[in-house]
Amino acid sequence: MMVPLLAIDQLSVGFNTDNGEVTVVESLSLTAKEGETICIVGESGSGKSVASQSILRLLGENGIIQQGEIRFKGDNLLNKSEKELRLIRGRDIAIIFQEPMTALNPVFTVGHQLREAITLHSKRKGREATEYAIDLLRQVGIPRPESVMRDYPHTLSGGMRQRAVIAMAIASKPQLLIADEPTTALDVTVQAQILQLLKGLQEGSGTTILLITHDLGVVAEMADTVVVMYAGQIVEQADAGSLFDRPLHPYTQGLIHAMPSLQTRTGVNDERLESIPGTVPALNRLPQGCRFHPRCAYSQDICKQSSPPLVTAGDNRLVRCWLASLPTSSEPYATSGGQAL
Ligand SMILES: Nc1ncnc2c1ncn2[C@@H]1O[C@H](COP(=O)(O)OP(=O)(O)OP(=O)(O)O)[C@@H](O)[C@H]1O
Repeated sequence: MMVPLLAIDQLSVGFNTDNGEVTVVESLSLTAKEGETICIVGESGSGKSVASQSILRLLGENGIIQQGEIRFKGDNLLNKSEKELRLIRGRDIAIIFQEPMTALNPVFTVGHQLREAITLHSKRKGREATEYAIDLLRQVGIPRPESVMRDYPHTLSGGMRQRAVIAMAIASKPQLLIADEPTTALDVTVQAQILQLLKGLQEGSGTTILLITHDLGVVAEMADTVVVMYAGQIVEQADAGSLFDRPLHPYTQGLIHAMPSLQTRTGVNDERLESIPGTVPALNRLPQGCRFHPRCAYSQDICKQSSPPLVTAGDNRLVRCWLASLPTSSEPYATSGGQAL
C-alpha cells in the first residue's frame, strides 16, 4: 500500500492550565493523500487549530502531545528534533493563518521577505531569487509584481497581503499546505478569490491542503474530504458530496441547516434559518455521555450516559453518534432529511 502523505493516528493534545491539564483534541485520526483537500470544520473552540498546529509543533510552551503519531511520508514528526522539524517547516509543510501580518514583518519590504523565504529553502540567490520572487507574486495574482516587491506590507490591502503570504508559503513548493482560516479576515469577494487561487495553485502543483474553517461555505467550495469536529473530537468524516447530501451527525445537520447558501443544495426548503441552540461545552466541564447531547434534538438515555464511539457508516464515512451505532436504528435519520435540531 502506498504511504499516505499525512497520517495522523490517535492524536490527543492538551494544555497545562491553572486548572490542571485539559485535553482539547482527543484521539484524532485522519489521512491525507497527495493532492487532496481536507477541511476540518467546527465551531470556535472545537480543537481545529490545535490539531493542525500539532503537525508543526506550534502549540506553545504549555501544549502537550498526550498520545498518538503524526506521520509525514511515513516518518513520525513527533520523533523529530526541533532542528529536523525546522527543515521540514516551510519547505515540505507550509502553514498560513487568518491574519497575514502574523507571517509578515512590517519593517521589511515584501520583496525582502519573499527573497528570504526563497533563499532559505532553495539554491536560488541574487538575481535568480529576485526573478523567482516576482514570478511567485505573479502566480498569486498580484498586479505590478516588480513594484510590489518594493512595498511594505502595511501599504497592501488585506487580500493582497494574504496573496503575498501564500507566495511565501509556496516558494519551496511544499507538499502539504496547512491553511488555518485563511480567508476569515477578508471580505466576501476577496475570500472567493483567495479560495480560487489556492485551488488553482493546487491543480498546478498537486499540493495537499489541510484547510481549517468554521465556514461550511468554504468547505463546499474546497473540500474533497470533510472532518467535522465538536468539543475536541471528530464527530463525522465523509467525502464532501456525501456529507452535504446526507449529513449523519445531528451536529453536522445543524451546521448545514444554519447555512443559507446550502439550503437548496441539501434540499431543505425551510425558510427559517436556525443556528444550533446552546454552545460548545467548556473542555474542563464536559457533559457525561455524548458531548453534543445537551444540544441534540435526538438525545436519548444512552446519549446522556455513555460516549458514542466513532463508527464506520458506509464507504469512507465515520460518525460518532449512538443513533448511527445502535443496531435497532440503522437509518436513524430517514425521516429527518437533514432537518435536525
Ligand atoms: N495555549 C493554550 N492554552 C490553553 N488552552 C488553549 C491554548 N490554545 C488553545 N487552547 C484551547 O484549546 C481549545 C481548542 O482551541 P482551537 O483554537 O483549536 O479551537 P478552534 O476550533 O480552532 O477554534 P477557533 O476557531 O476559535 O480557533 C479551546 O478551548 C482553547 O481555549
